[in-house]
Amino acid sequence: MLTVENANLHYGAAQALRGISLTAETGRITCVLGRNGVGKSSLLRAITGQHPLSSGSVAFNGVKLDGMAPYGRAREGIGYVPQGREIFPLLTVRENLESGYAPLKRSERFIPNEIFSLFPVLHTMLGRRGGDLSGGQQQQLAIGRALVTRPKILVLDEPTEGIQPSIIKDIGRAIRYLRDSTGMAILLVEQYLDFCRELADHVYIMDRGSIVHEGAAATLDEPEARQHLTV
Ligand SMILES: Nc1ncnc2c1ncn2[C@@H]1O[C@H](COP(=O)(O)OP(=O)(O)OP(=O)(O)O)[C@@H](O)[C@H]1O
Repeated sequence: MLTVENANLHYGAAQALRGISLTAETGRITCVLGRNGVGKSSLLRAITGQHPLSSGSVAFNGVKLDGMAPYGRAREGIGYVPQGREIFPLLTVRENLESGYAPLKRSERFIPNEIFSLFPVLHTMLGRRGGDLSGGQQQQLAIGRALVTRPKILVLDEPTEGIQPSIIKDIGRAIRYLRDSTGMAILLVEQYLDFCRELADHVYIMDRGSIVHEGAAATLDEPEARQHLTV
């Protein structure tokens, strides 16, 4: 289980996270909803070690992650799919997937077949450059690269952003499969309410750096959620 406790994060004098506490449990999909600029990416950067917290703490399965570098967190089992995918455009699909080897022991340095079962297009495009893929295919590649690291929790930053509906469905199916078959914890941040409602077990809503609502996805009040998502 991932636990964030009373997290505060600043960019200079500007405060992006204000006392955030949340948990993401094993075998469950936890979704953090919020509109642009409320601090969702900052939260994930704090969890993955891309940006330090000013105060508060992050722990995973009882291990405190504060002060640990991103690669150390990857070794602890945190897989990250960043906003905008951040794949390497000039490297092939295979090389992009292999870039996930860094935190692995030598014996684990192979691409699990499961990734190609989830996203067959990656197999057919192994020799193509990442930059030649469509946005949706790049998103699948970014998820595949995170899965290469054998994560215990998959952390996704707006996986539906700018992606066509058919691929959004494939990504939703893949996330559900990962929860059900591997018991992985999934934490995703989103602005797309319907995707979140269909997929999530537990939902948090963020506004201006704070959690303003928390509850089971099944009991989410849609009008209230939409209110927080409109500017
Ligand atoms: N590197 C940075 N330096 C200064 N301010 C930043 C930086 N990154 C983000 N911010 C500010 O912090 C606040 C939260 O940004 P963040 O990217 O976490 O929000 P978000 O909810 O993920 O939004 P989006 O969906 O647009 O990514 C915003 O006001 C943003 O302008």
